[in-house]
Amino acid sequence: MPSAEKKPQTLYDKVFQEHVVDEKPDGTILLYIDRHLVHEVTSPQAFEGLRNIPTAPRTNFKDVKSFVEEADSRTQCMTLEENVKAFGLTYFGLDDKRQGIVHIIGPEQGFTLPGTTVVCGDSHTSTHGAFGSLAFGIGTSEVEHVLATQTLITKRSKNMRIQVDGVLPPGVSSKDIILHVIGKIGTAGGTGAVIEFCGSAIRGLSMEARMSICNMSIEAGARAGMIAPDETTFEYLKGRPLAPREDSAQWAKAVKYWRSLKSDEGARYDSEVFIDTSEITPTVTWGTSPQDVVPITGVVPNPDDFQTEEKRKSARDALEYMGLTPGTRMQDIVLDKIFIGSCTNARIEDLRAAAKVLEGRRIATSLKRAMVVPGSGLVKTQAEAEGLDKIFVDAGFEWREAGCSMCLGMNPDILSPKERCASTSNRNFEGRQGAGGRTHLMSPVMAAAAAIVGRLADVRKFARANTSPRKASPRLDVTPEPDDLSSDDDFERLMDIAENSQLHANTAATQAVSAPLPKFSKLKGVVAPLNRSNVDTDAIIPKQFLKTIKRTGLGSALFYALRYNEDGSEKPDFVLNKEPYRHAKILVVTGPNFGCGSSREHAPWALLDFGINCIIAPSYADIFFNNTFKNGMLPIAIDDKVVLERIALEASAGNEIEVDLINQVINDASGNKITGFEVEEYRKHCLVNGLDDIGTTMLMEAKIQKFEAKRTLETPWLDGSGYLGRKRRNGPVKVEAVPLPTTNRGGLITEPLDW
Ligand SMILES: CC(C)[C@@](O)(CC(=O)O)C(=O)O
Ligand code: SF4
Repeated sequence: MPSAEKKPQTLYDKVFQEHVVDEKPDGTILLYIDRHLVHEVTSPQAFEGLRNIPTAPRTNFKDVKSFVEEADSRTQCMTLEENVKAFGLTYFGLDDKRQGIVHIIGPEQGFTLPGTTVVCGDSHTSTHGAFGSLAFGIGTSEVEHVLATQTLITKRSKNMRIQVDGVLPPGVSSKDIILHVIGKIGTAGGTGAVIEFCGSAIRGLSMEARMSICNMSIEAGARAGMIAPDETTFEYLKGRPLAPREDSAQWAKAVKYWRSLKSDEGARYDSEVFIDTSEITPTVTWGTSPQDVVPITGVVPNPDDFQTEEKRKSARDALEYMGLTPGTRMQDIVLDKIFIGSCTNARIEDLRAAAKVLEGRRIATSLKRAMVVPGSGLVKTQAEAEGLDKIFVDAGFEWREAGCSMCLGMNPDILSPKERCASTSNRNFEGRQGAGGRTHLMSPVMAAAAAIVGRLADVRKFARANTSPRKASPRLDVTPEPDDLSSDDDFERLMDIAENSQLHANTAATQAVSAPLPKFSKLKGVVAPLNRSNVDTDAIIPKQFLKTIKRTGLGSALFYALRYNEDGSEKPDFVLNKEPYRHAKILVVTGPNFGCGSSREHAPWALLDFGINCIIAPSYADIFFNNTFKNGMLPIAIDDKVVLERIALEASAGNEIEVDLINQVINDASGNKITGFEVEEYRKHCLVNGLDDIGTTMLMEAKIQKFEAKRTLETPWLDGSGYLGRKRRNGPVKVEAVPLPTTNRGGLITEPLDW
């Protein structure tokens, strides 16, 4: 609640400060995590790690033994199911109507609340910042850390403000705002920072539209995106199953607190960007990075027009991959497939907007496939109740079950090589939607317009009504349960439960022991040069290798698309296929922003399994940077071009170099110093001593419990005071679907969670 600090604070400062459990003199912070979402791709490996952590006997963990004995060969979905049952977590399985993409169902269920810290082993956790929560993606090792300790070790981020003022022009939606922003600041523009989106244009957006913006903060390189909660936020939260009940004392208390969650007058930002909506037009991407944007009225850019050689090279590579020629009108680019979906744009409002454009029209016969994939089962049900599915199907779209689908192509929904897709997703990386596939990112209405003509198209030519997002959010109506807590008496009951500590069994271990990492002090070896910028984690390890529930064995798939031909033979020109680089221990990357995109920790695991323990690059994406340390690897940031060139020269000559972490220097093979380098004190300490920080954090158990007790007193709604009554009585969570009643009031209806 009100912080002791007097100086003006940003929204981020406020939420962050409220969650500090411990702060070391070097700025290393133990941050309390309120909300943790888990899904099947990045988290099974973390549960696996948990098995190594001795746990004191407690109700929540009593099934661990049976869990440990389970076979390793289960599929990810089965593994997740077993894990959530064993650990007593709420689970929306495949047979549950509420199942869907975590970033859609979290807000939908009211799990995401203002002022909370929210994490998930998924980069688009930034979505939840639309509620004024501090929400960010983490790697699998950090998932394990949160599961074991309910905290994370982190540092303060920088504050960045992006103010968007004005009224949205016709045909322009929140997706265009965020694509425009990323085009302006670049995919590393937000690195190290939390972006606060503000201004009259943002205020005027619905929660769905705000979520689309915060969702793609990660594509701008930011740790998180945030929007101050306001009446639109509170209105959206009313009646959500996991939000405090509107008629409870806790709701009033919560709203009072939530209203304080805005940046103070005079708060300081490390960087600021001002945008007027009149500069934003319907926007599409032309290249293989979300920053490669152009107005739909524009043409494919000429690489020669870019300012630096590094950017010219990236643009040339991108155009070659995309099969595009400079000067081609964007509206002349012919498409094969259309995908409306993903955690960016698969909410009810997105589907309504796209359906409005498509109503009474047919998609181009030249298209091979067009599909709509709702973000959750509830979105699907709602859309069907409104007849949107019929509009899509009549137009020639496939109407699918909820999921990530062709955003990532881990299921059969993929692009074939050279196929071109208009997609409402968030990543146009090489191979993202299928090996060799070509992705153009855009808003749902732009994808709908493109479907009609079979080429990239300007939705303004098809406008029937204002397709920009409005302020209305669908309501979730919740039938009150007799068990619900709604009075202050009930609140007392809650406090009793909290005090006898059954509620907070999060800080599990009494013995702080966990698997040690190999110690890193000095590393001498061959260094492989990689001359690329914005190397994304999809490139480091593509989706088809994410189905493993293990952390090992990924080395042969490292840089798969760059390293192998379609028939599986090696590409002789790729550096890791040449001697002596087959035995490289170090990677030197000349371009910035290494490891951007997905949070998949499979990226460092693949590098490590190949034999690479150290990376040297001008800069890194935040999540990847964290992930490497958690695996005992050392990422070194050197943005001095001359020094980097020098290391790249040693690499090209096939010489070894020596990375001396203790003395923080890099030497050539003869021991002559090339450069010094920076590394955070705490991280160095962990690497040198081979410390896994879960063990370290567990030593703080008493402090974490004290923090939790205070938190329960000050923000009791976070413990579920609006719905807690069901929890104890019904025992462990059931995973069966709850049948959904339908409504004629145009609102989503769901049952309260079955605790
Ligand atoms: C792999 C998948 C679950 C992921 O959502 C992970 C991520 O973005 O962190 C992705 O889009 O790549
Ligand atoms: S796979 Fe796509 S839709 Fe799913 S969470 Fe990742 S970015 Fe979002």
